[in-house]
Amino acid sequence: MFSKFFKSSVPEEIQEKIKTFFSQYSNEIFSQGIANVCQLLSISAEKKSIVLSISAPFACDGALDQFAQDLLTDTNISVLVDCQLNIAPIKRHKVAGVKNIIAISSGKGGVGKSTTTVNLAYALQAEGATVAILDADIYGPSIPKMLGLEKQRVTSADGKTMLPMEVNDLSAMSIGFMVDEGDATVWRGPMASRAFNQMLNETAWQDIDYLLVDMPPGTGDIQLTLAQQVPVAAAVIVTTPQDIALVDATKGIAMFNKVNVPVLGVVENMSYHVCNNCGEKAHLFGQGGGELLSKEYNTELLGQLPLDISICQQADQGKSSLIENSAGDIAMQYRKIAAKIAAKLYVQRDTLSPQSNEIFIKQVD
Ligand SMILES: Nc1ncnc2c1ncn2[C@@H]1O[C@H](COP(=O)(O)OP(=O)(O)OP(=O)(O)O)[C@@H](O)[C@H]1O
Repeated sequence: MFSKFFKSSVPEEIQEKIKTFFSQYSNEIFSQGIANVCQLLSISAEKKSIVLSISAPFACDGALDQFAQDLLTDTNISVLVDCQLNIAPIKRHKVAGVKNIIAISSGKGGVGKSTTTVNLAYALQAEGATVAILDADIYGPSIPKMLGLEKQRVTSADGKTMLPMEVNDLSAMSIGFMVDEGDATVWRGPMASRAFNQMLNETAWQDIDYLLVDMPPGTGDIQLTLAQQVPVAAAVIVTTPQDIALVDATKGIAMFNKVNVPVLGVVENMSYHVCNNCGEKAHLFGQGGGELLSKEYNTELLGQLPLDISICQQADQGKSSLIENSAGDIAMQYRKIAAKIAAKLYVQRDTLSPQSNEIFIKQVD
């Protein structure tokens, strides 16, 4: 587990303490122990700091910060962590330039799926990964607006592939970059499906660790076709706590189960509202639904996000809490969910996302 050579002037005794702490450490993200997923490559002294070089297989900068904080509390040793991300593709596929594809889905429309997709993309980025979004909502693409890229048009450098749009180091592709608003709404299923395939396979994605696919709302034919067509490593379901949204979310989970795509968990959006004046939490749309749903379907409640005016305003203005204030309260909530998604995707490799070229197709009853 440890590198053979620790060429540094860090005293042996301190190195031993760090190695011992590392070998025994776990937290919410490294639930199986950090030493089982990450590699401690070196302990070196740089200027006045001790630098730990750690290689990690999924986006986890926040959890590594937590590790450094806990090391300080426990041993009084202050370190800087230099993380070398080495994210591996979980499922083999032919989409060039992309390692892992994650579908973000909701059974019901309007629960905040696109908003959550954008913020989780920025959150994964804040955790250290290179991220892209593919807007699969052919009939109502909202990603261009949410990224502040309205009215932008795709270009091509080689006449064969499309260049993804770039904003704040995030790459994105959407039908909204290809045709005028409303034009795609008259397309029939096969045409929409072809357009989606083109966006997925003919975009010049560059070294993307996680491609988040913002799925169209619902669990109808289009959604099923997409779930079957895309070599998705895993899916995340977004819901609100309302009964009606939860019922639709169960259909979403069932759909992915039927096409053999593992569901990493459920994100409960607009879960509560914190009063600006008294700070009290009000559960406007009910309470406990997401938890119940995840228990019933044996999946995880990845997080509960507030109903917050800033989330709504920023989405409308093409901004994100993660960009405006990446260490703020809301940003940290998104980052925690993002890190859980990255960790779960890695941990369930081989068992739930088999390394297969084939896409398992089964008719949903
Ligand atoms: N946590 C939140 N707090 C406040 N407003 C939110 C939150 N999440 C989403 N919204 C707002 O709710 C509205 C719907 O969000 P969004 O478009 O992301 O939903 P959706 O599920 O993707 O919808 P669609 O069914 O059209 O795909 C938007 O105005 C968005 O800004």
